Amino acid sequence: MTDGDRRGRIVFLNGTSSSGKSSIADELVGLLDGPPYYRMAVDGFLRMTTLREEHTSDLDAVLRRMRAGFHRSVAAMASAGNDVIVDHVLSEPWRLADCLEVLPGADVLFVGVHCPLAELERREAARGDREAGIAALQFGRVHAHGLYDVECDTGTTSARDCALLIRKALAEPPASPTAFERLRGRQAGV
Ligand SMILES: Nc1ncnc2c1ncn2[C@@H]1O[C@H](COP(=O)(O)OP(=O)(O)OP(=O)(O)O)[C@@H](O)[C@H]1O
Repeated sequence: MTDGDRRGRIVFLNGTSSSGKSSIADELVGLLDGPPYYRMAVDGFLRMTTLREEHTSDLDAVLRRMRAGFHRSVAAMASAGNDVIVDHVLSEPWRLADCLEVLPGADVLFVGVHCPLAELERREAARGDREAGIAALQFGRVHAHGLYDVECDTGTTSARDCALLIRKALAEPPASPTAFERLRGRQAGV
């Protein structure tokens, strides 16, 4: 049974590894009032699985199915009236295309989490738990679609100030059309 009238809001954070998505989500948890938000990240799905790389002959297909399932899980939570904070890396065109297909575009606040490459590489090395070069590989890809409702640069802005920008945008009526709706229209050629 769902609360049929309530549509969940989706704050969709997109950026490379080490760009600061989780840090912004941490800040949002302390800043957002009202109904609860649920944090959903692909990393969380990787922690749920029995997947072992050495046991999988077609890792790409397995990960693609997992990500497609992640997108649909976000859609399911929102369709039941839950607010969601999504942490994702749209480094392949199909990931965005799939999100545009399954998520309710009018309810998505699409947030571009930017950071200069040199700073990403510095963070990556300092973290020690991220493979060197991942951020550089993703850098030219994740923002290739070039359209957001909110954008922040974590190279110059603290995670808290980025979260405050997002809270301000959530307090205003959603843009019409939203970035997701415009991107979906672009994809459909309208
Ligand atoms: N606005 C910021 N200013 C300075 N440092 C930051 C900022 N945001 C995050 N960092 C630092 O960058 C590193 C990566 O941050 P975070 O885990 O939030 O990134 P992420 O995008 O979620 O990464 P991943 O996708 O790899 O999990 C952390 O060491 C964090 O302290």
